[in-house]
Amino acid sequence: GGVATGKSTVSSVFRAHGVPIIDADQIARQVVIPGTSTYKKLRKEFGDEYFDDEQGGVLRRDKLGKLIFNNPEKRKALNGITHPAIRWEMFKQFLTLLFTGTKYIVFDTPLLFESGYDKWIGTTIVVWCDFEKEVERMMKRDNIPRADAESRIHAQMDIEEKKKRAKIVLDNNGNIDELREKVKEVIIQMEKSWKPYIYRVIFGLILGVVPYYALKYIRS
Ligand SMILES: CC(C)(COP(=O)(O)OP(=O)(O)OC[C@H]1O[C@@H](n2cnc3c(N)ncnc32)[C@H](O)[C@@H]1O)[C@@H](O)C(=O)NCCC(=O)NCCS
Ligand SMILES: Nc1ncnc2c1ncn2[C@@H]1O[C@H](COP(=O)(O)OP(=O)(O)OP(=O)(O)O)[C@@H](O)[C@H]1O
Repeated sequence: GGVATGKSTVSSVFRAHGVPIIDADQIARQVVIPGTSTYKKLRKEFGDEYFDDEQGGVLRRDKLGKLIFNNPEKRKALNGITHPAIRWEMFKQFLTLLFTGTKYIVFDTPLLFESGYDKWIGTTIVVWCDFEKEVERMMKRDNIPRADAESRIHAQMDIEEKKKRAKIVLDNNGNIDELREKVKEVIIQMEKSWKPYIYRVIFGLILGVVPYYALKYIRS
């Protein structure tokens, strides 16, 4: 979904049902903590003014946000530095969760379709609301002016395009309880589905059989 359309709210319902969540926004914060290689690259690219040395050198998120949501070139530079680290961390979490026996995993990620990784996801869900509601919810939650909220929305793929690409579309123009009820219906569907087992077999074959034959080929 877009910014502040309700992704975290949707995730919280899955979490309450015991489904593990891989949260891209949370990982994006984790990979930029002072000392990491991503942090060092960011500091080199954007300069000291974007870091608060009085607070241990942490990234000034509001200042960087103001820059990148209004400047596609700078946004590209930021994505080029952060996204490989975010992807790698998400992949590691995914591999770890595969061994926990969970039937399926939720990837809570705002830029799924933009990144093209949607083709690797079994069931894609888009949560959306009208532009005006999205702006108002963001202004209220993040305490930001209208112009900032609008620029964040325009930094992402058009929601109509995301809706076209998604398997399940959740309308969040009503109240939060209505959204939660819709998610519960999705969870019932997922509990009945055989798809996660089929994906596991395919993934297991890729992980097990391909290296086996590769090794056999190398040895011969
Ligand atoms: C620019 C930053 C510092 C602003 O931080 P801030 O705390 O104000 O926002 P936060 O990280 O909570 O993001 C809020 C929402 O903004 C949107 N957003 C964030 N980064 C981007 C981006 N590069 N392009 C488009 N939308 C974005 C997402 O919908 C996200 O859910 C931060 O968003 C960031 O480091 N972005 C780059 C990493 C990224 O792409 N994160 C998105 C998840 S992969
Ligand atoms: N149906 C609703 N009615 C009113 N407020 C809502 C509704 N759904 C969500 N909200 C509120 O809107 C804000 C954004 O919701 P949420 O955090 O779930 O969105 P998000 O898509 O995860 O945001 P982000 O893109 O920033 O990660 C929150 O303050 C949430 O409480």
